[in-house]
Amino acid sequence: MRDRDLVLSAPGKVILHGEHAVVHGKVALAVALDLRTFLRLRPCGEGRVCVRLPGVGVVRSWDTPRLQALRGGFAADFDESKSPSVEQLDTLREFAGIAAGASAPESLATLAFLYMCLAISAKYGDVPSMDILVWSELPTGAGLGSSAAYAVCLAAALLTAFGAISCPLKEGESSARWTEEELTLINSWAFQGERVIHGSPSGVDNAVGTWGGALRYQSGKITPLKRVPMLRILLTNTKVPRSTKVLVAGVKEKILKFPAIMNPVLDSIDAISQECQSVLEAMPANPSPEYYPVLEELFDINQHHLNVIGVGHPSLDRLCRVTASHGLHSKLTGAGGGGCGITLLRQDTSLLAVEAAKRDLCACGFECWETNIGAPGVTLHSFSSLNTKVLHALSES
Ligand SMILES: Nc1ncnc2c1ncn2[C@@H]1O[C@H](COP(=O)(O)OP(=O)(O)O)[C@@H](O)[C@H]1O
Ligand SMILES: C[C@@](O)(CCOP(=O)(O)O)CC(=O)O
Ligand SMILES: [Mg+2]
Repeated sequence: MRDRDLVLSAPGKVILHGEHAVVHGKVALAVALDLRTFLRLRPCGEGRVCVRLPGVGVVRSWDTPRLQALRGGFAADFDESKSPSVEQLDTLREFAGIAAGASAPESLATLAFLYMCLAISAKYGDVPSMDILVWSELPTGAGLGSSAAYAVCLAAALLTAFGAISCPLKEGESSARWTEEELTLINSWAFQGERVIHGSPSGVDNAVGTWGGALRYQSGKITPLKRVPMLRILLTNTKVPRSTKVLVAGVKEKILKFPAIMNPVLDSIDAISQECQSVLEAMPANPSPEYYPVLEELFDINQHHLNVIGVGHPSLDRLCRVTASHGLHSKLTGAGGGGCGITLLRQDTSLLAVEAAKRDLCACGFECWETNIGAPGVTLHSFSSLNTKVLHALSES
């Protein structure tokens, strides 16, 4: 265990195409967002693990001997390639006083932490005394991959604290990243955290949180996009709360009920992702207008498909109508059912036009902002390199 604080961060993501279909083996295209989750891990000498998650209202602490005892009963079963078992999660729920089936953000976040901490400990050694604080720029439960950013941060911090991976940040450096091999390990443990939170995630969100940039994802295969043009995207948060776990389960139910109807829709979403990939890879860095009509039409078609598979919401319909009245095309992103939508802006969409669309979206009670995509994946930081807002959030003790 290091004797100094660790500070690291992982980005949220935007799924351009393929949400939900990717859970069923289809292609998704996803990009890292310039909004991040930060984690500070501070060694402490009191035989306790303290976890503070202000985003979901969690302040918990446990004695390390109690955690160790709990881990003892699980050790043989913990492995990053296996799904958390029902029995393991039940035992952790009972330990943490979480009701069976509880799906409140604080319950899932606590459960994910306990699972990852004990599973990593079972493999790499005793639980050290530590104080963990997580703070995020991402809205929680809005489709921007906050669960994955949280899981990636936990995986990277715990693996580093347990000595399973190196701490690549050298004295005097402002930031550093891990090797490919270490990132692969971080990604596989983050996937376990996502499994605790989502039930049956595809793994696309934790892959983007780990590697960043823009990638194609299918059944665990991660391929960075060959070339990503400067895409301008307007993000709108309808602020309608929803749970990815519930939405993913709903889609599965629909597929089981109407396989002959739903499977062709998933195939069509797969084809949309592939078509979008070819267009993106053919676009020059500063794209001319001719590329946009196809991208816009793909957004429209996919938004209809997502409604068909049952993950739309009246707030998202409204978002699409408002942006259409400004000649702009939108679709939901992430699990849907509320949460965020993305609107494609052309390279030459004027500031005035964007401002007018934003004004109308805000008048619906939505929040929106233009965003940069292709941010770096999980990163270690020196304290001095953090901006004041992050520094302030992580300095609270
Ligand atoms: N900053 C955070 N701190 C602790 N837990 C978090 C944080 N962000 C997200 N989570 C966990 O992730 C869950 C939200 O995940 P999910 O429903 O997949 O939505 P999304 O990933 O789109 O934000 C929350 O209920 C919480 O358990
Ligand atoms: C719906 C899904 O495709 C993306 C979910 O993203 P989010 O949790 O809503 O950010 C699920 C998954 O890929 O695991
Ligand atoms: Mg999520």
